[in-house]
Amino acid sequence: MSNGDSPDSTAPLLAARDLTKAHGRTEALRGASVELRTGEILAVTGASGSGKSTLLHCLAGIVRPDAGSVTYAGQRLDQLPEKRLSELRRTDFGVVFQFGQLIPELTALDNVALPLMLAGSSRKDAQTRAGEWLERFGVRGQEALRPGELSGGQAQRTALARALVTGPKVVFADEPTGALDSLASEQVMTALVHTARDAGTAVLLITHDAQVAAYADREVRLTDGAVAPAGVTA
Ligand SMILES: Nc1ncnc2c1ncn2[C@@H]1O[C@H](COP(=O)(O)OP(=O)(O)OP(=O)(O)O)[C@@H](O)[C@H]1O
Repeated sequence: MSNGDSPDSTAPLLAARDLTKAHGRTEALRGASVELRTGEILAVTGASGSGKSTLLHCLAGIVRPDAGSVTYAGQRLDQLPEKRLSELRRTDFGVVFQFGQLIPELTALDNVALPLMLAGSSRKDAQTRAGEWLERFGVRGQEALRPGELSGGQAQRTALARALVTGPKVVFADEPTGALDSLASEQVMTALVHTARDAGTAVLLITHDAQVAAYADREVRLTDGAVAPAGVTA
């Protein structure tokens, strides 16, 4: 169906090709390639130290690879100047880490309102939208609490609301349930998957947990800094 004049709807939204990255003498990535399509939920699994977080950092434009390319919506992320890169991270990407990394001094509401205010919304508008998002993630009645007063699950759902409130195209989630029990983990994953599906947001999800990976559309496994061929699980 595609012709030379229309954009290629089958092109991946985000693609890493042959990435290498060393931390000192440790080669964290050794020729890793991976693709993420619009709206796709992709799980990246692999043993501890296999390079999952380093891959996520390269794809999210947080770290530059030593070699290889990262292409996002047709542009080479690994070659963008830092100013453009941080702008793009703010507008198009959301991130969630294992320990939500909410700002401890701010209430749950203000943590979620902050990215909207950084993008130019007034405090009042930002707080109204933040409240709606917290409600969506089942953090109701806790808006005025600070992160230290929230349960682990509530804090992670607040972190998800913060990552999604600006309507990013991609959410990068690095072990978002790693510190949670199985019930809280299920609630966090259900909230993430429902919201991402509704909004057409792609998710790159790093996890050790097969039950968490099962929420994804597809799984790739990293072994020693490279993606194992499909079907290889060792
Ligand atoms: N900042 C750093 N400095 C030095 N070595 C690092 C750094 N970050 C990662 N590494 C090393 O690079 C390798 C890959 O690390 P990475 O965190 O990407 O793996 P991972 O698969 O995410 O591991 P885990 O599941 O344990 O979080 C490991 O050997 C790690 O020790």
